[in-house]
Amino acid sequence: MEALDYHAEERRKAEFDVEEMKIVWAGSRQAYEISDRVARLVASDPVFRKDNRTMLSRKDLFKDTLRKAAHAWKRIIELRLSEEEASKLRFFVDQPVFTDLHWGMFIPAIKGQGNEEQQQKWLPMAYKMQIIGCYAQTELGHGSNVQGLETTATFDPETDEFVIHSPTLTSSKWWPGGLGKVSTHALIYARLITDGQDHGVHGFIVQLRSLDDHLPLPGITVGDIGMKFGSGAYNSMDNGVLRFDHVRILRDQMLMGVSQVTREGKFMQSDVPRQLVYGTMVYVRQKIVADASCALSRAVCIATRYSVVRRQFGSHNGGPETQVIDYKTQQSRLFPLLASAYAFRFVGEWLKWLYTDVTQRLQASDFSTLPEVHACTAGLKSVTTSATADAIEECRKLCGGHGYLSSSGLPELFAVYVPACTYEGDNVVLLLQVARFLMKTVSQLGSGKKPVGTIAYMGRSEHLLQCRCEVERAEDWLKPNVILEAFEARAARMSVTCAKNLNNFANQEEGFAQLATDLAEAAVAHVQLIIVSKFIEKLQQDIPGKGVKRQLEILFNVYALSLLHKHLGDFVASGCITPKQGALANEQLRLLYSQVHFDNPSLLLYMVLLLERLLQSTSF
Ligand SMILES: CCCCC/C=C\C/C=C\C/C=C\C/C=C\C/C=C\CCC(=O)SCCNC(=O)CCNC(=O)[C@H](O)C(C)(C)COP(=O)(O)OP(=O)(O)OC[C@H]1O[C@@H](n2cnc3c(N)ncnc32)[C@H](O)[C@@H]1OP(=O)(O)O
Ligand SMILES: Cc1cc2nc3c(=O)[nH]c(=O)nc-3n(C[C@H](O)[C@H](O)[C@H](O)COP(=O)(O)OP(=O)(O)OC[C@H]3O[C@@H](n4cnc5c(N)ncnc54)[C@H](O)[C@@H]3O)c2cc1C
Repeated sequence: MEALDYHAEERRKAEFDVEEMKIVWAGSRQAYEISDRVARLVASDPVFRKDNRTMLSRKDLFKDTLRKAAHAWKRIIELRLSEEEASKLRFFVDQPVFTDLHWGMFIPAIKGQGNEEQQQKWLPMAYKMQIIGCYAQTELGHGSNVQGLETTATFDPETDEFVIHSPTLTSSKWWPGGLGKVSTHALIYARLITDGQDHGVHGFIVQLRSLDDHLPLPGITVGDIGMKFGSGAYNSMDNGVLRFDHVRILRDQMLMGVSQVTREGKFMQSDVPRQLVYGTMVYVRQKIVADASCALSRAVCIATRYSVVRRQFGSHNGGPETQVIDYKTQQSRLFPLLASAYAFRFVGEWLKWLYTDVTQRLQASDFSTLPEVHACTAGLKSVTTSATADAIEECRKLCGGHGYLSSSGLPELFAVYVPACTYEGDNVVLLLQVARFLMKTVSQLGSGKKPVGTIAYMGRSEHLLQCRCEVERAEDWLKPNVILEAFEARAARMSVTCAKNLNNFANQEEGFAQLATDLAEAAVAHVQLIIVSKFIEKLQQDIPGKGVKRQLEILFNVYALSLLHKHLGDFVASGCITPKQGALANEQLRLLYSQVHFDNPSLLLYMVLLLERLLQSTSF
């Protein structure tokens, strides 16, 4: 049976309401309709074609990208697209492009760190793209260590200006997207110096190029940093290098929402946490989590279609060979990735709510949830991007030789996606930030301060440190409360063990350095618990549509039990479960794989087809 006939056949046999499943994936009916409408718009517009990308030279690829960005902007204006529709259109254009950083970081930074006057001055020009900005924080010598940045912004009270300067080679700004060729302005993060005193890193809006002839302004040396990983891919982005030679800007070009410098040169730190200067990174990290589910779903879509169509071995009496999807090894590699796409989708929805909530709290000077938001955005960005990058590579391998063809779409998807493990925060560095939050929470347990939110379980650590999972049969692993308690016990025990071991060192810093690997693993356990718990919360909601909730329950169990299987050592070493219970979890997982495939062939195929349908314009 031809692949398309097979799909049509499967469509007829759907065990669940496919239309309602599309709404679940999109997050709401409105979100689905916008996504579907914009996907069709992009897919039907020849200017947005992408099948030639990997054959273009860097120069032609960049010209192609400029053309697409200009056309996208033209269509947004012509069709009067809403901000959500415009964001979707830029997403479906599906090519890293300089405007990503303009919309994704430059504008959010002004909104988050600029005062009212600065927002009124700069945002209208930015929204009309009369200026194009980039986010220039990373330097040749420092990326992770923001407090190590060397670019200086020295206040000159004589002229009421800041002098922006690159004092060393390593202070050269290095990596900012959009910087190499296109941006007219940059949000520069530099050391604020007034009257000889260093006040740490702050944000400054600096014009780089003339709005008349686009040439670099005096004192500005700027260019592209060259080819990056893979052909096509991220090479459509002009990541750049930038050096300043005593460039003067007005005092009001320092973003003054978090701290200020008066006309007299006095530094004023508002009564807000200095970390609000990092707010744009927090914003993008939460968006990256939702982006992970999209990238992962595309890879799974390709690998599943291949697995359903590809036949290899197993022919009897001249009959058809076996579909590779029928092999248990193919299922055990593929189905957890399908389940992860949904898990990341749902935790991304929740993280967007958490971020919106903290933004509203900050407006009321309520900073109480800032530490948790930092830990959640850092941890979820780290765990979901690492898992997604690994998954895209796994999907390539699941497609045999064909997975290595550009035309499969997987090589470029991998090449565009993998820097997500580095940008917006190296994934290990971010896990250590989560670990810092965990250790601080454990250290406060005795103080009577009750942990809340995603770390509330730590308040039940006495129970969790000694509980035993109530699993005697494989099907006991289908109970969400059993799974949740196992993941809570693992996370609590790993954190408490780290906290106890830290006490064996002369000081916290030395202990943290020596135990960094254990701490990072405890952070992963905490973040995976968040993903599992948010999937459970999603299933507790009212989910309309015949059979939809049932299918999602199967995917939840596949996700949670495949994670438990992968990290069985943690669970058994921390005493949460016995080896026998671990074996029962594996047995249940095998049964679930059959359910995903044989009892509900439509589940698998329809998950894939619906994902593909939603991302139709992005198929290669
Ligand atoms: C394809 C391109 C698309 C472009 C994107 C567009 C839109 C997004 C749409 C979709 C997203 C999808 C894809 C693409 C997204 C982006 C890709 C493009 C470009 C990437 C751009 C960049 O990479 S920008 C540069 C990113 N750089 C970093 O992330 C640097 C990482 N380092 C840090 O954040 C910090 O140095 C640190 C946190 C590691 C350490 O900071 P430090 O000041 O030293 O603090 P500590 O001493 O460690 O801790 C002190 C204290 O502060 C707390 N804290 C730290 N950070 C925060 C925070 N952010 N918020 C709140 N609190 C924070 C920390 O917990 C400590 O607290 P305690 O003292 O209580 O323990
Ligand atoms: C495609 C791409 C686009 C980018 N776009 C931008 C942009 O638009 N604007 C911008 O400002 N930046 C941008 N960046 C830069 C990016 O944000 C940094 O590369 C990132 O923050 C990592 O910092 P780094 O390169 O200094 O890595 P490093 O911190 O040097 O990491 C190197 C290694 O050291 C390890 N390490 C570092 N510190 C520690 C520690 N304390 N403990 C344990 N291990 C540690 C890391 O885990 C890693 O294994 C981009 C980068 C890429 C790849």
